[in-house]
Amino acid sequence: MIPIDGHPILTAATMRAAEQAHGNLSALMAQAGAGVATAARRLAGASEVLVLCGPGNNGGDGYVAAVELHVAGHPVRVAAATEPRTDLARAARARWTGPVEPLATARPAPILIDALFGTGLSRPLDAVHAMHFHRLAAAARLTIAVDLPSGVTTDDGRVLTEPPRCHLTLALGAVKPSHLLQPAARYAGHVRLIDLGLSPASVATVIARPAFRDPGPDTHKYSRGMVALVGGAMPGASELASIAALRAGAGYVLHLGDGTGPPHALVRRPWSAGALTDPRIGAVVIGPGLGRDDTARDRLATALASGRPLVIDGDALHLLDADAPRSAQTILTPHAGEIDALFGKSTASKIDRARVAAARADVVVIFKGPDTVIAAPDSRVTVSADASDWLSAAGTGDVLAGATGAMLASGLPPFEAATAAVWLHREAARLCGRSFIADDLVGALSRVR
Ligand SMILES: NC(=O)C1=CN([C@@H]2O[C@H](COP(=O)(O)OP(=O)(O)OC[C@H]3O[C@@H](n4cnc5c(N)ncnc54)[C@H](O)[C@@H]3O)[C@@H](O)[C@H]2O)[C@@H](O)CC1
Ligand SMILES: [K+]
Repeated sequence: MIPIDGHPILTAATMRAAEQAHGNLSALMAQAGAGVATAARRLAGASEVLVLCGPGNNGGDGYVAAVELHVAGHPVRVAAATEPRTDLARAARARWTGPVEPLATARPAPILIDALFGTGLSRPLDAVHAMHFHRLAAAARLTIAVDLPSGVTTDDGRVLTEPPRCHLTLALGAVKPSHLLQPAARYAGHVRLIDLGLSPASVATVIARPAFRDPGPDTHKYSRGMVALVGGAMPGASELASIAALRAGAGYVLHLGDGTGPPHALVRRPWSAGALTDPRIGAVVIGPGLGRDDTARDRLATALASGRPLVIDGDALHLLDADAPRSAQTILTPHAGEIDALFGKSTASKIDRARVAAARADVVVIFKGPDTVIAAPDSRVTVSADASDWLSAAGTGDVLAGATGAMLASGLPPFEAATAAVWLHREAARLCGRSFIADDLVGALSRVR
């Protein structure tokens, strides 16, 4: 049961390929079931466990876990709606010598293990089976999903049948997209990995604490990173982004636009056509509070022509031509509506959409939301899940844009800069607790770095 940070993300197909490459499926199931049993014993205390077993290999893992719990002397019962249908699951079922209760009449237990369906789920659950799954979960103190909560797809975060909210999901062999992507992810609860020694390769990973560029004895304000924020119609938003850039670690932040007041660390200058020619500028952030009028359009054109690394956010995304050639490293920070507007609507998974957008526009994309996907034009992807729901407030996107500018100006390549900023933003929100405002989030950035 290990934390998932930094681990590869595999789809159902790549998982099956890794399983085939390993060759010994029976050994994998034995390992998976033993891992589930160990985790359940650790969490159950002396409480009885009820294992719900489905017809496929996910159910097979459930039977193995039940046998392991029984052998360890732990009170355990098994319930199923149907007999197993795969050879492996049948073999696992044959080793369980206790009764198998019909799902419809199964008595609840304080600990429920959901081994109904995993990566093989292909359609909604039978409505009666789903009802009993919910009944048993509602009566349990702790619900543990094996591989995935039964009812969610593996690859794109969709929910085919709403499962109960599990407290813990044990990802077998690798993290899958639906452990991280909404709406499926909310049903998984805490996700922990059971290592099956498959060491699968993947260009998609779960976000992990980044390697920040910390200052050294020979660092000065410009080498730490100079960020220019292009202001516009609503200076409050670009100021918030500016202060976020400072708090995220930039050595010098220039706010180009109207507005007065603290902090004094922020250098303020009016916008001018030559404002971005200073060669020390390591990143330009444009979009927060920019507006969408002709002035905004001119400022965006100047920023795009400046050749400086760019973070394009908010209003600037509405004015951007996604297909224009790039003259500099660029990070876009769209939410779902902005992705639709820039790249067209699609039913593809959030990971695939971010990847396609990054390749098409030749940029790094931070596709924001309760799950945030960062994608590079070369197909690399990192996913940040579990963000605080309290981030759904005005100004939090401006904070992310500013922090991204700071990371880019610090010299990190765009994909790493975007990843570092998303991680900082998520951790700062965690530190803020509940009902915080974007200004609190800015303050918390320096405390999590
Ligand atoms: N890939 C791997 O490396 C490993 C996979 N293992 C387990 O194997 C699982 C995948 O096993 P399977 O491919 O057998 O798939 P599942 O166990 O998820 O079940 C799929 C079976 O149920 C049927 N089915 C799909 N949706 C249904 C529905 N709504 N109602 C009724 N029947 C439905 C399918 O036709 C198939 O027979 C993983 O999730 C994991 O738990 C582990 O045993 C160990 C290693
Ligand atoms: K399951």
